[in-house]
Amino acid sequence: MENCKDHFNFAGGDTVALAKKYGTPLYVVAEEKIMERCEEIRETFLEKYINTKAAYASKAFLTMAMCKIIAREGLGLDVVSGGELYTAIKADFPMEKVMFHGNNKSWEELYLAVENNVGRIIVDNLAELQLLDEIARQQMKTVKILFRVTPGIEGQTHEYIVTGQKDSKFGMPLEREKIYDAVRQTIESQYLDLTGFHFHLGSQLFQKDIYTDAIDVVLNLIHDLKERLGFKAIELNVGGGFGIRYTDNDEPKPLSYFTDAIMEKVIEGCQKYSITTPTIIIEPGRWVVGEAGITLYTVGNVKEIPNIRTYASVDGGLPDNPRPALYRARYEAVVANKKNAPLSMKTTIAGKCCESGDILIWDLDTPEIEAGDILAVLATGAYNYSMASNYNKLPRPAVVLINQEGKSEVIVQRESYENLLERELIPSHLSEE
Ligand SMILES: Cc1ncc(COP(=O)(O)O)c(C=O)c1O
Ligand SMILES: N[C@@H](CCCC[NH3+])C(=O)O
Repeated sequence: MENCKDHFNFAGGDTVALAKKYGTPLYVVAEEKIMERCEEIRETFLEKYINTKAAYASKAFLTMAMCKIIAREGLGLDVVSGGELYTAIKADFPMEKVMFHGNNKSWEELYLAVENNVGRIIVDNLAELQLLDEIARQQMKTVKILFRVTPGIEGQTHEYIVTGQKDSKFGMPLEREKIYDAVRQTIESQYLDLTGFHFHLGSQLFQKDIYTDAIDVVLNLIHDLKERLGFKAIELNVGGGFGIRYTDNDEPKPLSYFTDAIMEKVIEGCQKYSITTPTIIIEPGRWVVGEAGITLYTVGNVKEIPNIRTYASVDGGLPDNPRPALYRARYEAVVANKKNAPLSMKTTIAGKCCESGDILIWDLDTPEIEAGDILAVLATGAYNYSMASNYNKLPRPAVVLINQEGKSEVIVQRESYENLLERELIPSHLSEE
């Protein structure tokens, strides 16, 4: 593949050539960029501090190929549904490194997890505890669990992606008596082995203080449990949520900004509360893969409303990236075939859905834009493919992986119209004779 100097290059791949070869819209994911993040996790966290673990939060972007990369990089995997777990099983991901989350896990999902010897189940509530105890007894297996608690700490991010506050659907509020009861149940259970606690404060976060505040709250709980019940927590999972750069408004921090503060607080807190330092687990999703992905579109209709705005519509939009509509998320983009052309106008990038809110980017600085241009929207690696839908019966794009040598390979095929109808049935009274 020949690189043209006026074309936007991503991870060694000429994006215009990629668009031509695979069609658009197209998700492009760079293996090397994922590996760089994994290396940073190893160097600045796992190798720097003893008794630490990291799991990739697969909800951000999950395919079997991604499971293979994460396994090879030595991280664990956080899954939140039977479907995510099934993907990990099919990719032969080491099950002892899987953590299973979720605020409403079904009997079937828990059964599948226990059957496959998932490493940790993060129990969200007492009903789940009961269910899991029964399932573990049925299968005569000891299941290692953590309790998810809500430390009552609020992160500064979009209201739909904060999770650590008391008024949250996730986890157990820190009401001592209720937690004591839950811990007693696990002590009495022959099949449940409670190793510790989990919290997750939210997503796209940039402040370390909220992590350290939450750690203090949970270490205090661990201390009380030791005093009250003689229970020793040996693991503390502090979640993910580390923010990335989408636009110039974001000021991303290196992982160590968070993890050094986390570890410092853990060491200090364990001394303060006279408790043994637990193993500390982090589970970033967006931070691992967000900046490793871009989406390529072809520009179609360009509509200029004099003195108001110019809209350029692309061949995807809300179904492949619902984040602008859901969270008013902001993105940057480049016209990939005119990389060196002067930015002479403001263009609003519209999706092709029947939905006025389907605007990917407002007032983007672009060169003269015209039908046939290739647009590369940046930092779409997380929560794009994984949140994609078929709204307006648009087939989902293919996903192409650029490997370390800059070579591209399809890891998810583009959906066809046939795929869209695969599971549809016409009842006999509506079928023609
Ligand atoms: C329990 C849990 N862990 C990890 C994550 C990963 O979050 P992020 O992608 O922001 O790192 C999430 C999502 O917010 C989550 O709910
Ligand atoms: N889907 C959200 C993140 C949710 C994190 C999972 N609890 C986003 O795109 O920002």
